[in-house]
Amino acid sequence: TEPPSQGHRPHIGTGPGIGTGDRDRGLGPGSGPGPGPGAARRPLTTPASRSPAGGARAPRIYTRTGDGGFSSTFTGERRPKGDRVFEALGTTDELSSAIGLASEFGVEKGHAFVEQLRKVQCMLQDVGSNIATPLSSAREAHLKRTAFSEKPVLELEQWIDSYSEQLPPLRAFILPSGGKSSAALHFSRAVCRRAERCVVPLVQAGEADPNVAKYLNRLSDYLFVLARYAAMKEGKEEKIYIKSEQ
Ligand SMILES: Nc1ncnc2c1ncn2[C@@H]1O[C@H](COP(=O)(O)OP(=O)(O)OP(=O)(O)O)[C@@H](O)[C@H]1O
Repeated sequence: TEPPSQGHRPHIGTGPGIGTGDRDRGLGPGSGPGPGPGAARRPLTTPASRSPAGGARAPRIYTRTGDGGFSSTFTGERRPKGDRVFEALGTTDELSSAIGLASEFGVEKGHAFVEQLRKVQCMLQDVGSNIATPLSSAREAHLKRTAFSEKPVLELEQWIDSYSEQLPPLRAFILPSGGKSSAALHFSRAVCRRAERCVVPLVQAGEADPNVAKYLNRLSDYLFVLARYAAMKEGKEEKIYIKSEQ
């Protein structure tokens, strides 16, 4: 049995935590959603991964099965890549990438919150897993592997409260600014809100768990206070909105 981190088909830079349908690889231990981009990769055993002489080649990350503009959900459905499930998955992936960049800026400044951001990126893999498992085609085993609870929402709330207590009160609209860490966190916040807009219709259609939408809603608040906190810690000025003379 493979460890869960190797249990899904390779997908670099695509949907977090999702794999192709179990149609291709069976649903069992280590075969479902799990760590996505950057995780260890299972060698493909399709003909594409064999050399002409029949010897094993280095595994390829592409199968070409998506070239026609269709891809698979975790439940094995083939859907057009323009489907809202892939839109939501792709946006969640963008969000994690934006947070990754903010986190790297944070590392340069020695911010302790980078550990929280790493945790958030892991949660976003689970967000992707839930999105990639539309309830309409999910079986019990799919649901068990991709459930998303309220616990991470509550943890975000604790983090938000603790930063908020340390911040100066808001007296004006803040513009995305305040140094590189802060500005990158504001950018992440904006991507987060777009991810939320993609997920809400799925939740309203009963296709994704309401806790996923809650998590993204809370995450944008967390990213907002964290952006302000980063600016404060670095002694950087937060630019504010000034109404121009018209
Ligand atoms: N453009 C996309 N945006 C968001 N998610 C995607 C996109 N394309 C595929 N996915 C999701 O990410 C998973 C892995 O992506 P991958 O690129 O391997 O899929 P593919 O395009 O169907 O296959 P291949 O690249 O091997 O032809 C897919 O199973 C699907 O759930």
